[in-house]
Amino acid sequence: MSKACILVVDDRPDIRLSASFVLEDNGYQVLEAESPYQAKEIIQSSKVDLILLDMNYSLDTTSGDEGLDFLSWLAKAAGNIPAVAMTAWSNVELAVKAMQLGAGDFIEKPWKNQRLLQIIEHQLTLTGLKVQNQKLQQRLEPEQSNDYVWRSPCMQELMAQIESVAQTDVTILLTGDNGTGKSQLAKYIHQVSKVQSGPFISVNMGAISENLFESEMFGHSKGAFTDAKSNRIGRFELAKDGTLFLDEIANIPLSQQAKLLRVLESGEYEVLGSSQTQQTNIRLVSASNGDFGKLIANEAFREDLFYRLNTLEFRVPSLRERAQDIIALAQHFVKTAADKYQKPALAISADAQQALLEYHWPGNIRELSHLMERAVLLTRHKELQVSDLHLNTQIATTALPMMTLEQAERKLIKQALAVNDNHIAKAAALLGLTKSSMYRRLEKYPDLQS
Ligand SMILES: Nc1ncnc2c1ncn2[C@@H]1O[C@H](COP(=O)(O)OP(=O)(O)OP(=O)(O)O)[C@@H](O)[C@H]1O
Repeated sequence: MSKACILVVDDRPDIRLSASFVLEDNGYQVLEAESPYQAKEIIQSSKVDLILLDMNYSLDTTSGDEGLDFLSWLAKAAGNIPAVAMTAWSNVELAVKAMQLGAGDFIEKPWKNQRLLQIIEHQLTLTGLKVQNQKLQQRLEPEQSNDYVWRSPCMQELMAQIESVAQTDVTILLTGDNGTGKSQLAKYIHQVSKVQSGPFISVNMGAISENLFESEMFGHSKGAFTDAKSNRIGRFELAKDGTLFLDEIANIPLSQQAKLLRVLESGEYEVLGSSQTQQTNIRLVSASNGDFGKLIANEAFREDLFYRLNTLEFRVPSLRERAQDIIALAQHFVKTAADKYQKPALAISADAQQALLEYHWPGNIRELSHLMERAVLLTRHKELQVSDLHLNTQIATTALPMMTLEQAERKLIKQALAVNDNHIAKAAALLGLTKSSMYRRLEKYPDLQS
């Protein structure tokens, strides 16, 4: 761990020197400033963990106003850095004022070294705990177990590609229809990445209002704007040493895209209300079901931002394209739901499996998971039946399940004949065929002619 850095702010060189001696002797790194002005410059350019602050800077002044002004500034500019006020031994009133303005503690001059070290250590521990606590509170998403299921050849290929790059810190964009599992895949990428022990922070970009964007992403300090009643840690900071997942990235308002681009390009950002520049340290994964080609052509999405996000782009196939995953996923969801509702293990009957395979899954895996959960809850059978699935057959009949062209042709001819009371000319017209080509096809399927 790097040593904590203490900034000693005092106009008297002898005080700075004696503080430096004792602090450096005890393993701290020390920076010195002879005025609040110089201290501000140092804070804006260097990483400071604690400030030891003299309250008076002009000869013969004891009001402490300069120190108090500095504390007000600090609360806004870098409220996360603790300050310890140095006061004359008799000036309790000033110590109280300093603490009201955000100083964590105070020490009377001349100090006892042991006492000084104790206060500093206490303040550093307290600040570390505060930040940790805030991070935990803001990590609203409960951790989920990541049972990621795949079997189909197209998913096997995708997963092999993902695994080959997951250990790098390359930026990944996941595209695909709603409910195909982009968010789940982002979590999976995190779990097999080299930052797996760090946090996984997911942000739904479509749910952040335009005026709160910066505060959400970069954080704000108390008083940065009217409603900023306390410090807030931004998502970039929360995701430090881990993965930041930006879901629905295409929904980010144009006005905010430049701000995100700047961070991605420079790796730097500022907490709202602070002028201190922060460095990002995250692995970025984003996802969208948007059509970036169209969005860029319509000037709704910046092309330069798109190229920053899609260093590697993976399209997650829809469930229709990965029929071999349907039963494996359905069984996984049945087991998960049975465990959740403490029901005995349930199999899926052959007929029900066939119905699942024939359905067209407009809502993809999300629809499958809801459907299986509902079936587990409501079934009275020992094995799930087609009737337990409540498939939306009205929509299903208007879309075709996967089958060979010959099977589809046979099915359509059968349907056309059925709705036209076996009148061949009318059925041919319905299918856009001439009567003779209809007869030619019927020769292939003699059983349909009865
Ligand atoms: N391969 C998988 N194995 C197991 N469960 C999955 C898999 N893929 C997705 N799921 C589950 O399906 C549901 C939908 O997945 P997810 O939210 O990741 O989709 P999405 O593509 O991000 O959706 P949207 O575009 O609407 O945000 C979730 O409950 C998720 O846990």
